Amino acid sequence: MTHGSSYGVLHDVYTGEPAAKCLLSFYKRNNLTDTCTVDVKPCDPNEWRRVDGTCNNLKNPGKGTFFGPVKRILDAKYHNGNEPRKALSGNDLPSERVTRVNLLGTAVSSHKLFNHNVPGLAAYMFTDIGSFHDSENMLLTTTHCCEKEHMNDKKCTPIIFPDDDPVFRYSHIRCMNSTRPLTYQDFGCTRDAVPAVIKRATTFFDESQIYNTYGKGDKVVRSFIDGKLSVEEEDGKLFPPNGPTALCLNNHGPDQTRCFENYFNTLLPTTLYIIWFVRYHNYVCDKLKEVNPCWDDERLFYTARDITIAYANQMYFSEWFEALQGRKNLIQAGIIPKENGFRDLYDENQDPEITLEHTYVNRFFHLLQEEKAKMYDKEGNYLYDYPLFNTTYKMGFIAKNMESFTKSTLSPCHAFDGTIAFDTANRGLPYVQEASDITAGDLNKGRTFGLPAFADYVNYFTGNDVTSWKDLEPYITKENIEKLQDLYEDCRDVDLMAGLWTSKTMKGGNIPEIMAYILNDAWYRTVRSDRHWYERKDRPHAFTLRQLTEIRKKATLASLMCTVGDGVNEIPKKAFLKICKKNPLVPCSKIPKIDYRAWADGSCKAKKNRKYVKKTNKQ
Ligand code: HEM
Ligand SMILES: [Ca+2]
Repeated sequence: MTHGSSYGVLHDVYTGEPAAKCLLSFYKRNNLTDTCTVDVKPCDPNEWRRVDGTCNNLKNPGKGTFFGPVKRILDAKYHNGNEPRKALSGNDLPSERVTRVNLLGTAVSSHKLFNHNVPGLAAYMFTDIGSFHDSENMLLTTTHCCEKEHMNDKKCTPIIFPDDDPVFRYSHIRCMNSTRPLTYQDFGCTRDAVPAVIKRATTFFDESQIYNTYGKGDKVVRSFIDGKLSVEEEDGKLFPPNGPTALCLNNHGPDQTRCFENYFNTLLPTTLYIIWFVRYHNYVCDKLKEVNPCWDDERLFYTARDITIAYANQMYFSEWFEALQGRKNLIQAGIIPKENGFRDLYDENQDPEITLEHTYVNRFFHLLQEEKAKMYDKEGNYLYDYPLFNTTYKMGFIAKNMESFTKSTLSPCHAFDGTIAFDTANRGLPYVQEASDITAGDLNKGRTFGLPAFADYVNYFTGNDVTSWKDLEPYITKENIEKLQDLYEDCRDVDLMAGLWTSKTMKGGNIPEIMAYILNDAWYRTVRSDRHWYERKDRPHAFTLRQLTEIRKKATLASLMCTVGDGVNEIPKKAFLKICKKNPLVPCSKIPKIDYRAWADGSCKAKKNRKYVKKTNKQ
């Protein structure tokens, strides 16, 4: 089995290297071949991006794949093998729930700039590169971690609430279910000593959450007609199809039937973006077909997919990043180009990779999660507030109220001000978990991932040593340092997430500085290791300059929502920011849309003429 043969080469999914004979027979004996290997079919350097991530790097075609591992920016810090680290003194770190309660109170609070789309797009985009499936494990498989006889199970990391808990003291609840992260070691795919957290998504920002959500390939989502993805109509609206294996734990009653077979069925924002991008892919197919009527299904599908991926990345890394970090900072960090032309940072010696820390710090957006969605009637009149957390795993209800939920994304999200929504803190997963403090879970996960302390990341990114509490002052306010001192014995003990929660916002931006470093680090890794990155001139099926310029200038959230959002007739131009005098609602007619005439390639005309020539020759 070598490259160039008609068969693929089985690669070890964990190392990304071709699997040696003895390893293959080990996997075969233990029935692990399907789980721990990936079949890399011979690469063609000129082919389109593959949905399973193989053949992106031609030197290492098995790296970056759907079930390939994540990197750690910093080496893991565990205690006694794989147990959560201790304080430097050897004592336990402070309890997760107590730490959360002391650092983040609960309050109603509106962000002064951002609307729901900021945490919303974050939730959608992180699933493109890292999805560790912890909730799934906790809700469906390892459900018993709060039962006395199971609390110390290896798989369990329950979070204990103290007797004087401000909320649960009035109830019998003293424990929150939580599970240890799933690792390649659990699956039998490696014997490495350091736990390696699983990733079920391709490493690249390639919209794998649309085209290959469960690693089943694109065949299950394609209609094979005019390049389009399969959709179903419900009440005159288009949705990804239902299916027999789809699970929506909170769909109730005969009218809540929508549940996607081949996409995630989890949160409200993820659901909206899935629907919007599936519809957008099909919209692009229509537009391409208009200008190139002879293109077949295959060409339409791959071109529309390439454009949809570029659209999402342009929106995320330019518009969304800008809201978070400010334009000046982004240009300085090299994320946004100064000029509009092509850009090529690809390095074939850079292994395809994304970091564990990148997915992890995305949990910071739990702070910005609002707990109410504003509901409207068909005429757009405000009716009432719906408890937003009730929409989780309830795609049937979301589908019935698309106009309201779409519009609700434009209202302010929760502020980053030392508080969180009550539901984030206490009823994170209504109807499926008795009690859930999502943020305490975030602290817990950082520890069970073996992440080093906040101070270690400060040192890594800035070169500054943190040896005294004073050394944290450039990042954290004095008032918050005092709160941390009440909880942690040493400044070098503070958890990464606790450091982010208490951070100041960066100069010129709206998120913690250390968070920006971690997001930007992921951007560099992705762009350097993705041969198909959309800004490259020298890649298979590259955009022309005119096409790239259309994307750079017009791939905005406002344009997306105006094109495929339900009942969207007006929108603020900066659709991640709340509506205000400077960012008023404007009619959709004022929002530029990509001009797909830029993709007209004359091939169909030529074909027609050729036919004509043939005919005339015959005559
Ligand atoms: C109603 C809104 C939300 C709910 C109920 C929710 C709930 C949860 C839960 C229960 C977990 C798993 C906790 C664990 O086992 O450790 C989780 C993980 C996570 N959440 Fe959220 N979340 C919400 C919104 C968001 C948003 C807006 C973001 C934005 C980025 C986000 C990012 C994440 C990330 C990155 C993880 C880790 C995923 C993983 O490790 O696979 N969440 N969330
Ligand atoms: Ca991906």
